[in-house]
Amino acid sequence: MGYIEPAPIKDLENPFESMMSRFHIAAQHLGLDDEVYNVLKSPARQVIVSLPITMDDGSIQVFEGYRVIHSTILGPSKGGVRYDMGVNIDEVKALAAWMTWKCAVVDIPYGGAKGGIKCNPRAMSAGEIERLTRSYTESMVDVFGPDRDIPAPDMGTGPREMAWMMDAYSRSKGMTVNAVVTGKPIVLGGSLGRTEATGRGVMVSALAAMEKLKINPYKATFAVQGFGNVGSFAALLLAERGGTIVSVSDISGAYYNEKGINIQEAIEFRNLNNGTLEGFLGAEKIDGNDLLTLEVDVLIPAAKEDVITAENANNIKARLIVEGANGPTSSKADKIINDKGIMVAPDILANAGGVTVSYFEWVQNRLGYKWTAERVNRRSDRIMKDAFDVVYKTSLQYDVPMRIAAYIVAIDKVAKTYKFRGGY
Ligand SMILES: NC(=O)C1=CN([C@@H]2O[C@H](COP(=O)(O)OP(=O)(O)OC[C@H]3O[C@@H](n4cnc5c(N)ncnc54)[C@H](OP(=O)(O)O)[C@@H]3O)[C@@H](O)[C@H]2O)C=CC1
Ligand SMILES: O=C(O)CCC(=O)C(=O)O
Repeated sequence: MGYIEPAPIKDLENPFESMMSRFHIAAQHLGLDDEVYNVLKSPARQVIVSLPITMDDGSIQVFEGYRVIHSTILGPSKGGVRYDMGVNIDEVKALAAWMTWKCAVVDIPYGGAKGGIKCNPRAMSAGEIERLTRSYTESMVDVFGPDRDIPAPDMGTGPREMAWMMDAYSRSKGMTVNAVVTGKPIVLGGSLGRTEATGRGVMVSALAAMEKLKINPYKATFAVQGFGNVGSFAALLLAERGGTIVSVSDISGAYYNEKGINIQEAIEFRNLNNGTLEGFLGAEKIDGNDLLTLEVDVLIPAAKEDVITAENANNIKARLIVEGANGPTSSKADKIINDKGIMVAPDILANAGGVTVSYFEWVQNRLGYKWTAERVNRRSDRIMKDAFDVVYKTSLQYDVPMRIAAYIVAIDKVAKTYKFRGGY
C-alpha cells in the first residue's frame, strides 16, 4: 500500500508528534495547502490551571488541570476529561486533535477538545475527587458551555464526575444546564446507551473489519487490553456475538484462558473487587505485555497510548487490530504493522461510538426529550458502520492503510469547512 514517509520529527513517541506524523502523511495525500495545514496543526486554545484542594487530612495539595481546544471549525468542541498521573500537555494536545478527527470521521457537528488532571484517583477519597472536579469545573466556566465546549468521561472519570461537573457549572450560571456535559447519570439527563457506547462501537468496527478479512466471529479469538469502560464492554459485546475472548487485562496483569473467559463473570468479579481483576480465577495470570503478542485473530488495545511500539510490533500475531484506546499504536510501529499485512481499525474510527452517543445525549438535552436505548443503539450502529465503509473505501481509493484513510476523510472535511467558512 502507498506509504509516505512520516514527517522528520525526532521523538515520535510523544503522542502529539505521533498524531502529527499521521496528519502530515494524510495532508500530503490530500495536497493540503500550507494555510490550512498550519491552522489544523495548532491547537486553537490551551488552558492550564492550578487547583489547590483541601485533602481529607486537612493538608492542601495543588493539582494541575488542562483543557485543550484543538478546533471549533466543525462546531463546539467536544472531548473527555482524563484523571491519571500520566496526564501532561502534550498528551492532552494529541487527545484534543484526535477528537477533531474523530468527530469529522463519524460526521457529527463538533470540533475537538480534551481535558485532564494529573492525579491518581485510586489513591483519593470520593470527597477529594469531588472537590477536585468542582474546582476544575469552576476554573473552566469560561471555557465550557453547551454551545462552546462540552466535556465527557475518559480514563479515570465516569458518570459520577460528569454529575459534579454539570452541577458546578449549573450553579455558576444560576440555572440547570445539563447539555454542558455528556456521559451523565441517566437521572440527570444522561443518555441510555452512553456507558456501553464506546465498547459497542468497537464491536461494530471489529465485526465490519472481520467481514472484510473473512474472519468468522464464531470461530475468532480476541485479546483485549484494558478492562475499564471501553475494554470490558467491547469484550462483553463481542462475546455475546459468538467471539472467544481468550485474554483480558488491567494494571494488575493479563488473564488468559484458551477456552475463552466468561466476560460477564469477569465484570462481576471486578465490580466486587475494588475495580481490579487481581485474583480472578476464571483464567491463568500472565504478564500484561504478553497479551499483545498472543496467537489471536483480533487484538483490541483499550487502555492507553503507545502500547504497540516499534519494539513489539513485529511480534504481533493478530490479523486485525481494533483500537479501543486513543493512540495505542506509536507512529513508529505503523509501517511494521502495515508491512505485516495487519489491518488496523484506527482509534479515530473504532472508538468513536462514545462521542457519537454523547452527541445524541446533547441533542436529547437540547430537545428536552429522551430516546429509547433501541433508538440510540440503532442510530449509533448505523453511524459507526457507515463511517467504517467510508474509511475502507477511501483506503482503497488512495491505496493507503485504514489509519491514513481515516485521517484523509477527517482532514478533508475539516479543511473544506474551514475554506467555506472563509478562514479566520
Ligand atoms: N470512556 C470513553 O467513552 C472513551 C474512552 N476512550 C479511550 O479508551 C481508553 C480507555 O478508556 P476507559 O475505558 O474510559 O478508561 P477506564 O479508566 O475505564 O479503564 C482503563 C483500563 O485500562 C487499564 N489499564 C491502564 N493501564 C494499563 C496497562 N498498562 N495495561 C493494561 N491495562 C491498563 C485500567 O486498569 P486499572 O483499572 O487496573 O487501572 C483499566 O482497566 C483510553 O485511551 C480512552 O481515552 C476512547 C473513546 C471514548
Ligand atoms: O463522549 C465524548 O464527548 C468524548 C469521548 C472521548 O473523550 C473520546 O472519544 O476520546
